Formats: sequence, C-alpha cells, structure tokens
Amino acid sequence: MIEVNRLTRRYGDTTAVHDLSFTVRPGRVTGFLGPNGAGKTTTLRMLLGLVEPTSGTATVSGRSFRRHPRGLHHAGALLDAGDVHGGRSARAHLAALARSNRIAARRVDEVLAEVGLTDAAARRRVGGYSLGMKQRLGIAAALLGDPPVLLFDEPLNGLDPEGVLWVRGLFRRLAAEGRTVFVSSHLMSEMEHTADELIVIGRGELIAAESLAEFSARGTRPTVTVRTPDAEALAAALSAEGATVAPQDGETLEVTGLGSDRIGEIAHEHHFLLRELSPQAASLEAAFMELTADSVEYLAGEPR
Ligand SMILES: Nc1ncnc2c1ncn2[C@@H]1O[C@H](COP(=O)(O)OP(=O)(O)OP(=O)(O)O)[C@@H](O)[C@H]1O
Repeated sequence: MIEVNRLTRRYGDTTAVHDLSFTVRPGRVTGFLGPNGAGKTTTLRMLLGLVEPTSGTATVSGRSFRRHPRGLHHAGALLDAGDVHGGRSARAHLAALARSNRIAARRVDEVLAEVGLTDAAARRRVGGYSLGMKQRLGIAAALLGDPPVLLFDEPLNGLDPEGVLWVRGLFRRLAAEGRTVFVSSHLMSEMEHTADELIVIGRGELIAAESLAEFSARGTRPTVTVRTPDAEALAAALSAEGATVAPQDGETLEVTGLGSDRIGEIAHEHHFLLRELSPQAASLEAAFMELTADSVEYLAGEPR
C-alpha cells in the first residue's frame, strides 16, 4: 500500500506538490493522472526517497522508502527509461542491479523473458535501443526484486500499439497477483483501458481520487446522434420533452438529456423516419480536460 499524507514539495518559488494526500491500494491498477507539470514525477520521487519532502510524508508499505533495507524487494519503479548506462547490455545492467540488491542471478533471465528482451536485446548495448525497448528494460528492472509495490512514470511513452497492449496485460496480471500498481500518465486515453482507480492531480493538488467507473459517471453528459430528414421537426419534438438539441447539419442532431430509447419512441410517435440513432459514450478525455482545465500549466495560445 502507498500512503501520501499532506505531502508538500517546494523548489524556490515553485510549489511542485501542495498538501497532497491519497492512498493507493493493492490488487488494483491505479492511474496517477495530471497535466504536464502537475507534480506526478515529484510525488513518485518522494515515494522512492529520491526527493526529500518539504513537509508531509510519503510511505510504501507503511515505511518511508529510505528505511526499507534492500529497496527493490519492497518497491520496483520505472522513472526515466533513458536513465541507463548506454554502453552496457540489458543483461549486464540487470545483473548489476541484482547484485547490489542481493537478488538471485536467475531473476535476470526471468525478467528479460517477461518483457520480451531475451534475444538480441539482452546482448546488444542499451545505447542502441529504441525508446520502447528502454521502457521494457525499465519495467524489467522494476520487476527484478519481485516487489509487492510497483511505480511506473509514463510507462506507455514510446511503446507501439502491441507494446501498449502488452503493458496493459502485464499491469492487470501484477494487480491480480495482489500487488499495488501505480502508473502515471498525462493522458486520460492511456488510463481509460489501463486503470481501475484514478488519482487526479493538478498544480500539485488533489483533484479527484475515485474509481474509473465513478470518474466515468461524472463525465460529460452522454449524447445521442440522430439523423433524420425531418431534423427541424424532430428537434422541436425532442426539445418539448426536455432534451437539449444541437443541430449539426441539415439531417443530423446531437441530443443530450434523453436516452436513445426515448428518442426512438418520440420519433415513432411522430412518424419521423430515422436514418441513425447512435448513443455516444461520454468521453473520459473530455471529462478529464474539463476537470483539470484550471490547472494546465501552458494553454496553447494563452500566455499566462
Ligand atoms: N528539481 C526541480 N527544480 C525546480 N523545479 C522543479 C524541479 N522538479 C520539478 N519542478 C517543478 O515542479 C512542477 C512539477 O513537476 P513534475 O515533473 O513533478 O510534474 P509532472 O506532473 O511529472 O509533469 P510531466 O507530465 O510534465 O512530467 C513543475 O512546475 C516543475 O517545473
């Protein structure tokens, strides 16, 4: 379990993290979401004891990470995939990590196989790896100590679609094994199919801590796309029933406030011909952008 309690970190005049509290539970994949500069990396670094909090606490399994002997057994992390010695092979890099954490050498081959780097990649120098391969190596390092808690900073960066699917499957499995899996991203679309729980921050402060289902429920109101040659008349009939209707073109309406069943009934009652009646899922990305709009550091075209 990860516990963050009234955590604050200041850099001069910049408050990277401000009075942040949340809990991340085992057995689930928890997404750590926030726009660029929200304070995600700083929080993860404090959890790993790499940055000292200005105030507050960040603990892994009840203890500050620095107090954990043989850290990799307690928590594994991928912070910066590029942060490896380019002249070494993946195997040499992992073997050095295993030695310094007193981890059995056979784990190196196990994790290499797990992330799909057994073949050429295990011998090739890391300097020649693609970003996706470096991500896989970083994930292998996180898994090395078979830890109950795993932290990943933007692990989907640089992965191709096959890699993204693989990572999602891996996270699911790690959570199903009862581990705590905490994954940061600045894109809701990445977390939509990855996380069960969400911690959303903006400008260093907590915005939401809830399940993905709860987050979806607060999302933008679902709309229904309706296409009919009688658009104007149907729009009037739907508005009379309390719907909000936005005409798109001559034949298409975007309707909110009524479900597709009810819209179909109303069209039937008035003998309107429908050419399309399609409910649109609420966009989580739109909900996320709405929620974090006030905390985006750099808005395009709007110097602040
Ligand atoms: N070492 C540092 N010195 C000064 N300012 C810092 C330092 N580290 C982070 N910051 C500032 O703290 C804020 C939060 O940064 P952080 O990297 O934690 O955000 P983030 O959510 O991880 O962003 P991103 O998605 O862009 O990686 C930013 O304004 C950043 O410029």
